Amino acid sequence: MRLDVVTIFPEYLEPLNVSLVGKARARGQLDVHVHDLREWTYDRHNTVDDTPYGGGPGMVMKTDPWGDALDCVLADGYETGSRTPALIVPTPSGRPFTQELAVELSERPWLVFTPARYEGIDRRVIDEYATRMPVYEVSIGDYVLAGGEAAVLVVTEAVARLLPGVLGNAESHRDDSFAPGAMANLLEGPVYTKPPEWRGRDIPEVLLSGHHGKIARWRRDEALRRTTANRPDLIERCDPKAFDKKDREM
Ligand SMILES: N#Cc1c(-c2ccc3ccn(Cc4ccncc4)c3c2)n[nH]c1N
Repeated sequence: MRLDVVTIFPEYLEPLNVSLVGKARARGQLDVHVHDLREWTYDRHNTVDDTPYGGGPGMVMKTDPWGDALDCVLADGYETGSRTPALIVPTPSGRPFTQELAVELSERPWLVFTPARYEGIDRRVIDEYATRMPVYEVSIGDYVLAGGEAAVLVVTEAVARLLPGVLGNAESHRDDSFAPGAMANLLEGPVYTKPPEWRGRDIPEVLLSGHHGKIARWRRDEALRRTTANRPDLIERCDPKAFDKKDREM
């Protein structure tokens, strides 16, 4: 997978050099290119913004720097063999970024991120590129950030961990919160590791029993408990038949 990011804060994307994404890059599983939008400005002040038509607070990011940058990034990708890009536009007014969308994006060969600042990008830029490729306008949550770079880090990590061979244990996806299957739409339950006793706190006995069926049922029940407490909205999405089937297997 190729990822391109166009931003006025390239240093914000330094975390893409470390940990899971950094290792995937080093192994050649991810090809990440971060571009400074100001390279496509030609005035003394490297201007990327201007006042909004119709008035109102703040500034709007100008068309030309984005158009020149995206044309250049796309041309480079095509020249080096990448195909079927998708534009990923972080925005507070976007569709919620979910695990389901992460799976969809992880199946694409090339993502081009356009994290904006100020009040956002002149709409005509998005409309222009929507004539050439799928555009995903996404929001990472119901709160307001000052720009889209944090969303690029979130989306990139959620997508990268789904790529084949990136997560050491392929099974790790199975019990992800929100992953498909009997635990679908359930939050993960608590996890424990050695030592067996810590500051007077023991490990739940069932986890030491070696009885895989009982352990699976306990984990499912804990997930249900946490989901009911923290995300009751997810409970109605659960498929009770999946539990019956799972109980028969346990
Ligand atoms: N994804 C995502 C986001 C953002 C977000 C993303 C991109 C930009 C670009 C500019 N801003 C600042 C701004 C613009 C308009 N209204 C309010 C704030 C952004 C915010 N905020 N909250 C989220 N969940």
